[in-house]
Amino acid sequence: MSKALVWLRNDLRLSDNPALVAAFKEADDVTAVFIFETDEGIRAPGGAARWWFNRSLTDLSERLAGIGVHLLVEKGKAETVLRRVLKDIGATSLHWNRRYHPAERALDSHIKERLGEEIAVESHPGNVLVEPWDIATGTGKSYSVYGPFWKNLRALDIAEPLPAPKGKAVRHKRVDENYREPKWAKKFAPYWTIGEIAAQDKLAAFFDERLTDYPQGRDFPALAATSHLSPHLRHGEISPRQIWHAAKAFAHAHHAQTERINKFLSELAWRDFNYHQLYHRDDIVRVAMHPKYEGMKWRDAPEQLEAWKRGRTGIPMVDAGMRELWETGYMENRVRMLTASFLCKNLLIDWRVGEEWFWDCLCDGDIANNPGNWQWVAGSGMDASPFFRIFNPVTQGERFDADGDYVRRWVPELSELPDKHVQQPWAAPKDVLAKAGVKVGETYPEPIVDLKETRERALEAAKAL
Ligand SMILES: Cc1cc2nc3c(=O)[nH]c(=O)nc-3n(C[C@H](O)[C@H](O)[C@H](O)COP(=O)(O)OP(=O)(O)OC[C@H]3O[C@@H](n4cnc5c(N)ncnc54)[C@H](O)[C@@H]3O)c2cc1C
Repeated sequence: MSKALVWLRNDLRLSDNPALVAAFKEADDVTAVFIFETDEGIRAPGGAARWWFNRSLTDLSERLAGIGVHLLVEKGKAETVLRRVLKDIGATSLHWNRRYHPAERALDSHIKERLGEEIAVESHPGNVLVEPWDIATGTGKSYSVYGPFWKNLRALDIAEPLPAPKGKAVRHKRVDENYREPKWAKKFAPYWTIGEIAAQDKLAAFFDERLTDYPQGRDFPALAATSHLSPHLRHGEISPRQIWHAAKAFAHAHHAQTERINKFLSELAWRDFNYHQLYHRDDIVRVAMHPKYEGMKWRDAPEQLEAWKRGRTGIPMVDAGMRELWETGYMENRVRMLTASFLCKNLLIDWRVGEEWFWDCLCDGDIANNPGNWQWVAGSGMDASPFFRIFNPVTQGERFDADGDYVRRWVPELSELPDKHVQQPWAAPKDVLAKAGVKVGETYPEPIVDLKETRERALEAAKAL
């Protein structure tokens, strides 16, 4: 009887899983393994993602058992674990879906070379729409501008998703759930339903219920008008190819929605653009894509950093976003932009510090999207927002949360303030504050910085580069 092992990483699904399909084609008996890797250079998932992984692996192990596959969840150095598992089960082949961070690629190549001397090792494309080397400019270079990348990508034939393999069910063995997750993540539970079926349901519900508002609504955080698929994508409970083809099919059946679907897909394509950068540049988690930004004189301001992390900056939109993140493991995109801008421009704290915090707190903390977007905000990314574009969180709030619903939801101590004052309580008349029960400096912090002055300081710092 031939036996194969599938090494799952960021692809916790049965459908459109090329590695799983290949293993089924080749072997009579398939086992899957997930490893919490301790190899040097491999970025360990953040706390929120570990919380998600534990639940997603439990769901997956049941689903895999339904098609005859046992899932093993291990911790250790990947090569050591793989060697042991391969030997224990007597497998003669190993399959995985590819990943793109430089350290991940180096480790995977090393393992392929070493284990390839003894068994068949095969990698597959499963985590992006187009692999980073399969899309290039007219002169054969990698893309540094999003517009032409999207123009090229949208015209490509994206491979059709693969159906889940079929097999005879085996008895489900519970996976060990004790992979360390932080206590603070437990409060995320009411906000999420985890797993492959939940991801597919969420996609369908998004098309039916929210797509119509998506192009405008996505900027208004109180509306929560986006798909919220990002944590599912991050863990591979759904593949980008599945989303792509489902969206195309929906547009085909509902012509009037075509433009909105295209807007949605153009956002999805930013994910591929970031993976393109992850593959083609130096480690984007650590290195500014535009080298001149390595010379930026960042400040060390631990108290201000702490205020930012805890949502105690005294700037309501920033605090609302940071508290939403802490409470749910998620933050709306516009608020991510303005909280990130506040950190690396108004506070002039290195974007890498903010990236780390998001990495730990976001259920969707993604190896390409998180640093890619932080670098976009900080001006050092490819096709980034220029450094001199400094979001003003007050005017952003007045524009995108005009009636203060978002602020009121996450900063309840301001909930009684009238709309007009909710974005800048420090400027509200005394009687208005008193009536709303707000004492600036007591019930809610004074702003930790002057937005205008710190804006000028940031511009000066950028000029010096
Ligand atoms: C500072 C900062 C950090 C971020 N960190 C992450 C992260 O760690 N993981 C992550 O998935 N996204 C990140 N984003 C991008 C974006 O905010 C989220 O993808 C989006 O808010 C997820 O919500 P959604 O699934 O409802 O998005 P939708 O609008 O429904 O979009 C669908 C999918 O498209 C992709 N997408 C949408 N916008 C972007 C974008 N700007 N860049 C890349 N892909 C995008 C995501 O995969 C998303 O799930 C970050 C943005 C900023 C400004």
